[in-house]
Amino acid sequence: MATVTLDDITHVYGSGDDAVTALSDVSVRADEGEFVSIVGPSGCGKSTLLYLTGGFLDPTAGTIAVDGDPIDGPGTDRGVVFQEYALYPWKTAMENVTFGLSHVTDLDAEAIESRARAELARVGLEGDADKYPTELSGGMKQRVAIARTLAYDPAILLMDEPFGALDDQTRELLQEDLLDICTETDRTSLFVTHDIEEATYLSDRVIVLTAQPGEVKTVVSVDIDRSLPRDEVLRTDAFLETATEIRSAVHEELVIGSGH
Ligand SMILES: Nc1ncnc2c1ncn2[C@@H]1O[C@H](COP(=O)(O)OP(=O)(O)OP(=O)(O)O)[C@@H](O)[C@H]1O
Repeated sequence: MATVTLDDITHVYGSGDDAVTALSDVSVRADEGEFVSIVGPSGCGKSTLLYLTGGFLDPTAGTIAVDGDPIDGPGTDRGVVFQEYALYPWKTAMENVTFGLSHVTDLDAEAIESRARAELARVGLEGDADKYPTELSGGMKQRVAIARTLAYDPAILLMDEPFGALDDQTRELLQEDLLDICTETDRTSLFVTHDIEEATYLSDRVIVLTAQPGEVKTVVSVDIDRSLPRDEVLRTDAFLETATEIRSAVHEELVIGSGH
């Protein structure tokens, strides 16, 4: 698996009077197997940071590297999961997962199908491979999107509010599944959320960005016993204290951002 580093990243959208500095001198690192979340007030550049790491945007200044090699556009070493499931409505769950795999792997059709089946099973959809997106709930669609990304076997997972559109129960189930998947596969994850409990529950480290332009305000290490059931984790002192520390840091920025 892999380490991803963002060094002194500044990103400016537009130019002249319309220029918006989304990120200013941000340095972030996620080591192999580490789960790092990015939180901060709306507009602080969280999504921008993820798009840059995905290679969909070029930073105005700074370097992004995977295992020390600067990235040059998108690559199959980095898999993305966004809030919008972005599934093809005319393709089944299985076809959504297999689509495109032949271009990025040297597997034959049979091997591709078997890998897709394994990934659908991993996210609990072994019985739903032939269903179309309209026949799937929001949670199931997001599971298909996750399976599709995992099928590429990316070393790094980039997730932008992947559970933002889901109801609380589905969100909690998917959080637990994601923790299992990340532990099982030792992937490196960068995860954007505005949900502080979610960030605390999932992460090894949480990076709090300042109000726009986003700078790193603080980095909080999370040391909680994830072998406990979710409900118990959420009641531990370590969890509550860490979530409070992160919430206070974000709140300070909300106050600054609102001019109070
Ligand atoms: N394509 C664009 N052109 C111009 N400005 C942009 C563009 N995309 C984002 N911005 C601006 O850059 C800043 C950061 O946006 P970004 O979407 O990265 O923030 P965010 O932290 O993900 O926000 P949210 O939590 O609301 O999703 C914002 O001020 C936004 O208006």
